Amino acid sequence: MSTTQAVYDSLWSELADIKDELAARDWFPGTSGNLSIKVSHDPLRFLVTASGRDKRKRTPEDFLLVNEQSQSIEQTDLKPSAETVLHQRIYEKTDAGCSLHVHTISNNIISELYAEQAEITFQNQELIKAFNIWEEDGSITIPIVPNYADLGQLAEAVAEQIRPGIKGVLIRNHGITAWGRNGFEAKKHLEALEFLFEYHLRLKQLNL
Ligand SMILES: CSCCC(=O)C(=O)COP(=O)(O)O
Ligand SMILES: [Zn+2]
Repeated sequence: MSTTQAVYDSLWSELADIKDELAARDWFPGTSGNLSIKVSHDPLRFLVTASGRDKRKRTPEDFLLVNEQSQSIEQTDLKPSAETVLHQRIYEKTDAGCSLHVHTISNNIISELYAEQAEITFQNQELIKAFNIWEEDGSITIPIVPNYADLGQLAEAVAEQIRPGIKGVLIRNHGITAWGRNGFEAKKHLEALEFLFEYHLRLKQLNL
């Protein structure tokens, strides 16, 4: 087996394992969600989930390889995720090696509650250390963009929000896309964001 094939296989199983873990959290309702992992930077190549499939199932047809224009470069009947261009723009604008998109009730409610402010900021939370923020008064901000039906427009809206310190963007009443330098870090960021959303909503429910 060539080194390139071994790297490809290893990235495939890493993404499949992440998909299984997020599925165990029930973060792919109704075939929603898409995941990707970068295979090469120049030229850009990444594995992305096939569109419209049940991401809870693990099959040999879960991912396909796409190029810098989000087009499949394999002979396949599978279609890349409809939202592949969001992953593409994240790889173009950041040092991300993995990008994860999930729809959860918590991320949808937060995106609706704070849509007018177009962002939500968390402070005084231990878990923001997951973003390598160690200052006592440190904070993390998550931008919120409109859920444009045109996916090119949506991808641009997400890309426009990317600046140092941003590790995820909420899409109003849709979901979140979070990323990291590799699969481990992307999952850590996503889990930490979902924790912060759930905490915030539960605290609000207590009317404190
Ligand atoms: C039924 S979910 C609507 C599409 C979506 O938002 C999503 O995340 C899944 O789309 P994909 O093409 O990646 O399956
Ligand atoms: Zn989506």
